[in-house]
Amino acid sequence: MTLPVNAFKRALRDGRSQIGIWNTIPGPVVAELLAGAGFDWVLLDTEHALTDIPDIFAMLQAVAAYPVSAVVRPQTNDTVLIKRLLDHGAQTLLLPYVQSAAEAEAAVRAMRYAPRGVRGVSGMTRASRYGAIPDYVQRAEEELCLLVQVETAEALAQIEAIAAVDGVDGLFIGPSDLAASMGHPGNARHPEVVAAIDDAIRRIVATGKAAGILTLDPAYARHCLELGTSFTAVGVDMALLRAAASDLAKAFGRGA
Ligand SMILES: O=C(O)C(=O)C[C@H](O)[C@@H](O)CO
Repeated sequence: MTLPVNAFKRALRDGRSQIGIWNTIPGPVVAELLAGAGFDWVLLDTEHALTDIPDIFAMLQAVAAYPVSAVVRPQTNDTVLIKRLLDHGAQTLLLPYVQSAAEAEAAVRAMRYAPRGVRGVSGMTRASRYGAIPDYVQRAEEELCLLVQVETAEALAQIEAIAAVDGVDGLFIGPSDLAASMGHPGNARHPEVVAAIDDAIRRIVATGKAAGILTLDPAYARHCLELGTSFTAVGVDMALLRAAASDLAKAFGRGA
């Protein structure tokens, strides 16, 4: 077998915009449903979701049957978590709360085998299709994609330094955490936060690395796309379910 191509990494490299959706409901059913919905990428979240590493294994299998890229978000920027997710076949990771170039460099080392990194080696993983990809260890890095979240005022100040780290493919702005860090918790649409995000997107694009964001507001998503975001998540499964359920209840005179 040959190493699976990372279509998401290639799309970012070639400047092809990727529209995504957030999967926070654990298990392969919703992951598969979203994978078939037509988006370019599905974010499998373990940071703010009940989803854990064994769930991710089945979710990656479910998504793999569809022409969509899986992006997995670990709980934190941790060498062991990164190793386990890569072993299960994740090829693109979105790491939360990366505050500095040093933290980004640590993440890159966790993604790479020695001598360029510290990723532990195992021959019997889904990543290497249980040994069926004979040059997996030599070539894995070519098809891995690392996205880091800049989501505090301190991290925004470090955009150029973080983007300069070899092995970082993209920087994602976390609007909710950024708003909180700027003293506007729960208000990512505060004018100061919006201005900071506009500036951050422009600066990330200027570095040549891919810029990403999540917003549930389609008009704001289009604004971010115009500024140059190339991986733009536009929905969250639970938010869609809640809105649809609430509308249905209202249609029958029920609900809040
Ligand atoms: O700060 C943010 O915004 C994000 O990082 C995205 C959230 O974590 C996501 O889970 C949506 O609530």
